[in-house]
Amino acid sequence: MPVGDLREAMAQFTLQGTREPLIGQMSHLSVGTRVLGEMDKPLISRHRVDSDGSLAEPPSGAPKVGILGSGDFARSLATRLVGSGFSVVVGSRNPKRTAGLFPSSTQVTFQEEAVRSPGVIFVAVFREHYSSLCGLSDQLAGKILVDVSNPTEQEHLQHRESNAEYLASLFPTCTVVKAFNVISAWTLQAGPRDGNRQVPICSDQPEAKRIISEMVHAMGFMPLDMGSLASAREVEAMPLCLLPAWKVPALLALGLFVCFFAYNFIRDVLQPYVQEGKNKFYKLPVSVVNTTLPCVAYVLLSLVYLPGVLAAALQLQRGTKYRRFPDWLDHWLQHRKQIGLLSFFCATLHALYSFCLPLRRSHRYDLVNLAVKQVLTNKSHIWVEEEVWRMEIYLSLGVLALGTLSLLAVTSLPSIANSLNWREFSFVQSTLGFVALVLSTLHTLTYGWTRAFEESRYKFYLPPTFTLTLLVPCVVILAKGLFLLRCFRLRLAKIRRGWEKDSAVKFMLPNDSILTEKTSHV
Ligand SMILES: NC(=O)C1=CN([C@@H]2O[C@H](COP(=O)(O)OP(=O)(O)OC[C@H]3O[C@@H](n4cnc5c(N)ncnc54)[C@H](OP(=O)(O)O)[C@@H]3O)[C@@H](O)[C@H]2O)C=CC1
Ligand SMILES: [Fe+3]
Repeated sequence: MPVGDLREAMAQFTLQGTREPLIGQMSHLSVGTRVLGEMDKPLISRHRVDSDGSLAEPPSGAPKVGILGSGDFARSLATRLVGSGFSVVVGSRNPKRTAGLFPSSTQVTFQEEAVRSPGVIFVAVFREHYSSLCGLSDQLAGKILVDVSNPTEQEHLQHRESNAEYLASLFPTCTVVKAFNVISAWTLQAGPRDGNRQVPICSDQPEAKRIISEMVHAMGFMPLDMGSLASAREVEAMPLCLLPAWKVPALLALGLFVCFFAYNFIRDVLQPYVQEGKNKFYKLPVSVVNTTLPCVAYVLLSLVYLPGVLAAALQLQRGTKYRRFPDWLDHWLQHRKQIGLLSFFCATLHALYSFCLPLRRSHRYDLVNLAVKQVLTNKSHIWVEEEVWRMEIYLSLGVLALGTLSLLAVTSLPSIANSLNWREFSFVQSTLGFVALVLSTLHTLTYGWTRAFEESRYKFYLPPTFTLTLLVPCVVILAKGLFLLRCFRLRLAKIRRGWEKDSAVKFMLPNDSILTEKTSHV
């Protein structure tokens, strides 16, 4: 179909007033907008362009879209719509005041006038003002209303029905579509970017949903069908979420930090103060933090691999992979990436803090005092070979562990992960990740050296912190080693290829009773 004919069809559609024919015509628009979307650029380039990059005048016969409201969102929406080849008419309570803020090709007029001809009208107004639009009911009858609104967290809790459902209840003769609420005015104006392209859409009217989906496409975004208008509440909750996948991992990291910080505070600051009268509170900002961070990083890293070990143990015990894991284990498995990245973050901070340790004034005083002590006791050359080696190996293992962890972090970026095949990704995340855990364990062990066996290290009878951190990682490493044993390895491999310990073969008998034959493969 030539583009000219399509434009004509779309222009006709915009003049429709009643519901039934409107829906019929809308399919023309949907096809038309798709074609327009695909031919977006050539269409635009043939027309005069404003200084802000939007069209100074819409292409003749461009489908007409209405916007109610002249705020931030309405302005960005108008700019993007005009740039995508639509003709836009804005309905304002005070068009004189707002006209200058829109692209010059946009028609800014009174609300009654603006809603007269377009079949699709965006309601860029806050929920509390929906009722002020009720006077337009007659003109709006049979049209598609696009609800773009976002409730505040309080409003979301307060109202049982979504904003879109509320709008639909105020305008029963209209078809309400929920869309664009997840896109900020800024994104709309700047244009779609990689990470923020999806536009969830829902409506009770599939045809209307399809038309808006085509518009979303034409504007450079990706429509995501969320079903009926009953899903609007869920769609409206989306922008209210604050990094949902990170909540539990971040709380876990914070919890571990608080616990280890308190433990180190008791051992390194409180104990010398109470038992020896020494004021070591200066250690709180750097030293205690730097003793805490590696503990958190190390335990978090082991918690990335622990759920895999538990899942394997569960599969071995059940003798099948076809039974669901408990919910907590399922969630844990899904959050491994975030836990791993937080571990990397803490390890990096630990490295930076360690670099800063010699810069502290307290460290310089300690060095000078040690030198003076040496002079006074007439010692000229202090060199403990074992300590020197311990430190060299300890530092080297730490650097290697951090380097391996950074590889894991880099490959978890979507752009890098997408460039790896499944085997490469699994090698980096699983094998190299485990190597990082082993290197971190060796780093911790060389740090601890013989300290776990020295009585003076047990302050307030509390064991050194590193001994506590070793607990979970050692369990993970031992379990991983155990699964490498031939008997476990082969059985696990068989289970993961679909083998089951007890498989039930069921036969349907003519009288509908079921005969189950148990076959054991053990
Ligand atoms: N800003 C953003 O980034 C985003 C906004 N949204 C949603 O878009 C909608 C508009 O937001 P935004 O543009 O930021 O808000 P603004 O306050 O900037 O604009 C709201 C507009 O509503 C119009 N309006 C119509 N009737 C009334 C009334 N009775 N009282 C007051 N104003 C009225 C006004 O236009 P006039 O005076 O010309 O009639 C006003 O400009 C909201 O529902 C919001 O949740 C959604 C996603 C992102
Ligand atoms: Fe360290």
